[in-house]
Amino acid sequence: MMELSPEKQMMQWDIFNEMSEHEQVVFCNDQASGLKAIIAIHDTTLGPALGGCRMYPYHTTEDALEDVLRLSRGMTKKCAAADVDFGGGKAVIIGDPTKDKTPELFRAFGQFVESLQGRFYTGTDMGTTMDDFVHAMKETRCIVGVPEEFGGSGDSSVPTAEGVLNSLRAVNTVLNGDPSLADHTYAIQGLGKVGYKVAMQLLSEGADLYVTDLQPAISVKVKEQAVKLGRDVQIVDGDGIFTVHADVLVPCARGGIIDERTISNLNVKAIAGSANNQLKETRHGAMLQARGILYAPDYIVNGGGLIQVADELYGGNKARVVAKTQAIYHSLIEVFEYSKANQLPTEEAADQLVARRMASRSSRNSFFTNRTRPKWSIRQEKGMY
Ligand SMILES: NC(=O)C1=CN([C@@H]2O[C@H](COP(=O)(O)OP(=O)(O)OC[C@H]3O[C@@H](n4cnc5c(N)ncnc54)[C@H](O)[C@@H]3O)[C@@H](O)[C@H]2O)C=CC1
Ligand SMILES: O=C(O)CCC(=O)C(=O)O
Repeated sequence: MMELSPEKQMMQWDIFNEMSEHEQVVFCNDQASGLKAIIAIHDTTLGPALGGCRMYPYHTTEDALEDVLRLSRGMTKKCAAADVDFGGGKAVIIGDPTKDKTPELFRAFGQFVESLQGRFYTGTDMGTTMDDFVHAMKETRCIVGVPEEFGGSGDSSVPTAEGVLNSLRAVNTVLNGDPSLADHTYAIQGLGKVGYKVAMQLLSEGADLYVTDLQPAISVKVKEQAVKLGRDVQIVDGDGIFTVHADVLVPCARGGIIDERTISNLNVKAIAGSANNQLKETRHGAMLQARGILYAPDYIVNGGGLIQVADELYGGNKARVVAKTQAIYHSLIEVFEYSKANQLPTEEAADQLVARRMASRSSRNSFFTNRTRPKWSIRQEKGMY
């Protein structure tokens, strides 16, 4: 076949090829506030799409598109794995969360969410906080996970962190025959809303840490807390976190970090963290398996936040959320056992279990429209979706 020139290849770029698995992609542009955002709805078989909104200074629109497509695809699997009645979606806002946030920007974002009339519910993710969505919810009811005083279920990073800790217990059960988190060393990348809480709990349960964050002050804060608890924290620079000798690597920042380079340098027995899409490509799961490194599939590990915001659909109940977040331990054990029995990399094992659940449900639900699914009324207001 004749090879195409780079110019011709560019001309052949087609958004429908990029989003071939997705139902809908919405580009949001508001000149007045400077909002540039993309909402991606992957699959609404199980219900309307749900997924947080990330804010990040993407270099190019293509980078942002690639991220939102990957993240929303992951949400479909995450919803099925956590057994919640939502489908996969996600949003990204192109901008620097430390400089570009304004109330107007989030209100404009809320208006775009509203325009989808209940096909997409959203809340926090990397780079955004509950307070940002208090502005967005002035424009739409399709916001989840705002503070309790605003009618939401509160900070979803709390159950996400709980889910990570339960996952580490499952990993330790497999590695050591004992779920205890104490007396092991964990290497944490990212000390934000989730990673900081995980770090604090690990220290209080008697663990030692290696930590890294783009903002050095957070690492210093963790080290200071460790001193008070008599534990050891080593601060590592950048990608050094992928080479330290620890029991478990806990990625709690960006995705795509597990690739040939990191795998060949890793000095850990397992990986379990909150970051979405940790494996750069599916084949990297097989490479981890070949190296004998136990990988806990991210979309099961980090399901706690989703479990909490999805629970708002039923009125929000903390005990129910805690119980479902504890069940992450058992979901992972099931995946590890299935992976071992079928000699599959753990992510592929999880994908097979999720595909079974999707198949069993798809005969009841299909493409979500608010007209045919009036049960989706999170805010319980008459006439709303
Ligand atoms: N917040 C939640 O409930 C959930 C979060 N996640 C995922 O977990 C991850 C963390 O989320 P949050 O804690 O909410 O985000 P966050 O924005 O609060 O914190 C992320 C932290 O990672 C740091 N960071 C970013 N890139 C880094 C790098 N290359 N090296 C070291 N540190 C780096 C940032 O400085 C920040 O402190 C994200 O991938 C997110 O998608 C997944 C499910 C739910
Ligand atoms: O945690 C949230 O607020 C929503 C769920 C989500 O976006 C995620 O799990 O990545």
